[in-house]
Amino acid sequence: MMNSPRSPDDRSVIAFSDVTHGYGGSPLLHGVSVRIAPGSFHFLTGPSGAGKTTLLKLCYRDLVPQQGSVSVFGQETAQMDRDAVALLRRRVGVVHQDCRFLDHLTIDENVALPVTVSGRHIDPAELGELLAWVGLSRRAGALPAELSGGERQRAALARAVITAPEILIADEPTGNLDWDMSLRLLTLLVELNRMGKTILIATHDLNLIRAAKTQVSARVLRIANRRVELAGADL
Ligand SMILES: Nc1ncnc2c1ncn2[C@@H]1O[C@H](COP(=O)(O)OP(=O)(O)OP(=O)(O)O)[C@@H](O)[C@H]1O
Repeated sequence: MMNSPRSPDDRSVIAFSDVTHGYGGSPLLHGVSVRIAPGSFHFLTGPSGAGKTTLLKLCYRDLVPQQGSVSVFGQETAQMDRDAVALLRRRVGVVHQDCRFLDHLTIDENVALPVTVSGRHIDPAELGELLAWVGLSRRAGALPAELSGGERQRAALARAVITAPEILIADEPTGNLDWDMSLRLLTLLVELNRMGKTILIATHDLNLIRAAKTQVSARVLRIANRRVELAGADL
């Protein structure tokens, strides 16, 4: 898991090799090497401001590392051209921390957007199935402003998986949710993992991690002292 990402048997879908990154001043991440295996379930924890969102952004090439390399699906993100980045964005679904929507579009239109934005057709039955999966069938025609926090998070998850990504990244997906809604969202993430998707979730919520560990074999990565370590089983 934390070995060199360049070993011959490297099957990792995400590999950080000696990554250093920051925003001026001392770097947030220093000499970080991490590997994420396909089909695995990882949490990413660490104090507020430690660099969790930054690490996630490096994974979906919102950022490229200042030093070292990040490879996703075996390709170094810094070397990707526009087409490769577009393909990466389809293969990596992201639920952002603030899960923004286009306010004038209905929820089903927002969820379909990653497909329709490029002029592709969306099968209404498939869209309906996806909305049913996240429990939003009856809210399909609502506007984003009319949704509760839990409904917004589930809509954001549906939007993140509509392109059938192989990796799902979620940044504090249960940040503003009550415990029941957090568990409901966790169930959806576990289901995705059982379908074979690689899951990476940044969270502060240790109870969520404990709940997940009763359902899947989840590993916990912790950012501490500008490095990423594998947390022990004591969580
Ligand atoms: N674009 C940016 N320019 C300058 N500083 C930034 C930028 N993005 C993040 N930072 C700073 O980098 C630090 C780490 O931010 P990041 O969002 O990665 O942390 P985090 O661990 O996700 O925090 P939280 O748990 O509070 O969401 C913070 O101090 C933040 O203010």
